[in-house]
Amino acid sequence: MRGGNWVGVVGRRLRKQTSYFSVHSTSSTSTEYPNILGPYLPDVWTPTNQSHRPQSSAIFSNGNSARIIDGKPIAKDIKFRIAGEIQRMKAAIGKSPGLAVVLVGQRRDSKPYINIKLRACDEVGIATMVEELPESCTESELLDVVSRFNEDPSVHGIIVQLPLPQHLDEEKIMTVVSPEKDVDGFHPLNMGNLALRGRQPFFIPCAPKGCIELLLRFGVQISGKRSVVIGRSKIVGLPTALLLQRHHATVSTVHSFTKNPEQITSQADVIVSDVGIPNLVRGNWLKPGSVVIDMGTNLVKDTSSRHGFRVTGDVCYEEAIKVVSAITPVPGGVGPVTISMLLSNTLDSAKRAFRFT
Ligand SMILES: NC(=O)C1=CN([C@@H]2O[C@H](COP(=O)(O)OP(=O)(O)OC[C@H]3O[C@@H](n4cnc5c(N)ncnc54)[C@H](OP(=O)(O)O)[C@@H]3O)[C@@H](O)[C@H]2O)C=CC1
Ligand SMILES: Nc1nc(=O)c2c([nH]1)NC[C@@H]1CN(c3ccc(C(=O)N[C@@H](CCC(=O)O)C(=O)O)cc3)C=[N+]21
Repeated sequence: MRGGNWVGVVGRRLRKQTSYFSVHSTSSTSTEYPNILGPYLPDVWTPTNQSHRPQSSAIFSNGNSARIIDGKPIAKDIKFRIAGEIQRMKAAIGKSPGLAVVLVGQRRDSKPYINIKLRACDEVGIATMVEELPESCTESELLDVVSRFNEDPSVHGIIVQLPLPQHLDEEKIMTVVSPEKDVDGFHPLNMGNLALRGRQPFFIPCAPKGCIELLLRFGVQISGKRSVVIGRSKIVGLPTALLLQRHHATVSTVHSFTKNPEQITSQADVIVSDVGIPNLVRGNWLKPGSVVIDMGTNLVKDTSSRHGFRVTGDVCYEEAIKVVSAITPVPGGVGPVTISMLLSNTLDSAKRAFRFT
């Protein structure tokens, strides 16, 4: 039975799709519930019966209303659970997870993102190591740093902050990160296994995982629905499209060569945008009642703000809320959940390394 309110595959017990929670546990191999990798495929995340349906919604003078998908309480909840698991790990085996971050060069926006990640690690008890390399570093210097972290047993997750300077071969460097420490999920082995139905990557990229988590927690039906992902990057767009497919959505991808993107997006029930262009997606690009996940995180000048700029998404929020049934704000939507997923991947990795269940 497909579509409607039910999820299921032929020959398996059908369950009513409900909004649900994911709990962290490597030992779980639930095949009965849908999970972050798609229905009935084993994953480290197990759903519980708890549902999270925040009441927050915006009611407008024209009578339209949209649910605001607030990522902050969800991120907080996930972090709380992760902190509990790390305490349990420490008490049981005297070990805790470790995350290594590699930063090359001085990009203005990289430091703040890294600081957000480091702070979150600190909050839950993940040890962090940061290796900063100059803009001019050679590929072999960078590969040496990555290899050292690959071999370090106190490191369970490695992230090489992107983008890298032009002279470094990003794809080569991604391939050198051990797939078992690749908490970003960018290694071709992990990305390939995400793309292949029935296979299980060690890690799912954090932002796409956050996107699906929000959809699931808010009880948004994915199976059988039309979805459009705007953008096809390795960090967000491509793995999000792959994950949506694993959840049995009919997925279209829009990118910089797409003609008349609004004709495609306006037919979609779920729209995910990760482009990096403020206000690219206008109200008339969206189908009434659709659900929008705005992954864009763009700095725009704003003289009225303290720092002279503010963060905004790809979607024209003011127009969209008059059309859609639910939308993530920027900031405070997917971003905080992305960070929680990095912590979650790092914890999963440490559990796997220590065979701790
Ligand atoms: N919220 C979160 O957790 C995260 C947010 N981000 C944010 O997401 C945004 C995108 O980041 P990232 O994916 O790394 O960026 P990339 O530049 O790697 O990818 C952008 C994508 O958008 C496509 N694109 C560019 N212009 C257009 C257009 N006019 N119409 C349709 N598609 C277009 C590109 O197409 P083509 O492939 O043809 O070039 C490309 O696939 C940024 O704002 C970033 O900050 C990133 C990571 C996590
Ligand atoms: N190896 C690698 N892995 C990444 O995952 C990666 C990367 N490189 N390079 C840069 C992009 C960008 N990215 C974001 C993560 C969190 C927020 C986030 O927390 N956003 C907050 C706002 C942040 C702010 O106020 O600046 C929010 O939306 O509420 C945004 C963007 C991960 N990236």
